[in-house]
Amino acid sequence: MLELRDVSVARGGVPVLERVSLSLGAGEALVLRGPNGAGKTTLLRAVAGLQPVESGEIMGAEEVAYAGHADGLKPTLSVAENLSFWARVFGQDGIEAALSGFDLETLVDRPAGQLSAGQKRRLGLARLMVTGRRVWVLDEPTVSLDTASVARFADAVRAHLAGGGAALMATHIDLGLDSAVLDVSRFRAEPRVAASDEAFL
Ligand SMILES: Nc1ncnc2c1ncn2[C@@H]1O[C@H](COP(=O)(O)OP(=O)(O)OP(=O)(O)O)[C@@H](O)[C@H]1O
Repeated sequence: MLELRDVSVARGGVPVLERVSLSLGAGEALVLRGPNGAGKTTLLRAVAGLQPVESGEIMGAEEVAYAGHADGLKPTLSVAENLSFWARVFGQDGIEAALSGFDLETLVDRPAGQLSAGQKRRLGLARLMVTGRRVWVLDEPTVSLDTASVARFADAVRAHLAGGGAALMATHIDLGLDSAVLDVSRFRAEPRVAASDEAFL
């Protein structure tokens, strides 16, 4: 469903990770771990097509729905309008499951710009459910969520996996999913050094 072969990524021209290979099949989840700055976001952005890879191949990117640090909401549109907008963009219809999955029914008419941080995050994650995409790529999805919302999110991921989807995510918290874990530190790129001492002559 998603496969990375020897993918190397850089940020701001600086190599971050080298030769990452992984694969995700239907029903599978993989959690990326690693210390701050290890390269989790950089790798997820590359999988989402937001930045080019230095080398290697990513297969299955056309099935990816991405939720990153920014929620990507239109502040003047209501909760329902935001979801309907994204559903149309992805050629889907029906936003009810997304609304109930993230406990947004009482907020349908509220402009997204007037939501709390956690409510915005719930709406940002609910967007995934109206994309119809099979591979969810998530960067720290639980930031700003309270305990009940984290549990709802974990349920949504579980349902997505049970329906034949897959999920690749960076998260520091245990969601109680039956997921594999990959520490990206082992792919850390060696810093580029000056070509030779001649550079200093
Ligand atoms: N816009 C940028 N320009 C240049 N370098 C960047 C940029 N954003 C991040 N970096 C650097 O790229 C490296 C990888 O950062 P990245 O955000 O992928 O790490 P991360 O594993 O997601 O970290 P965290 O757990 O803190 O979110 C870090 O050294 C970081 O300082």
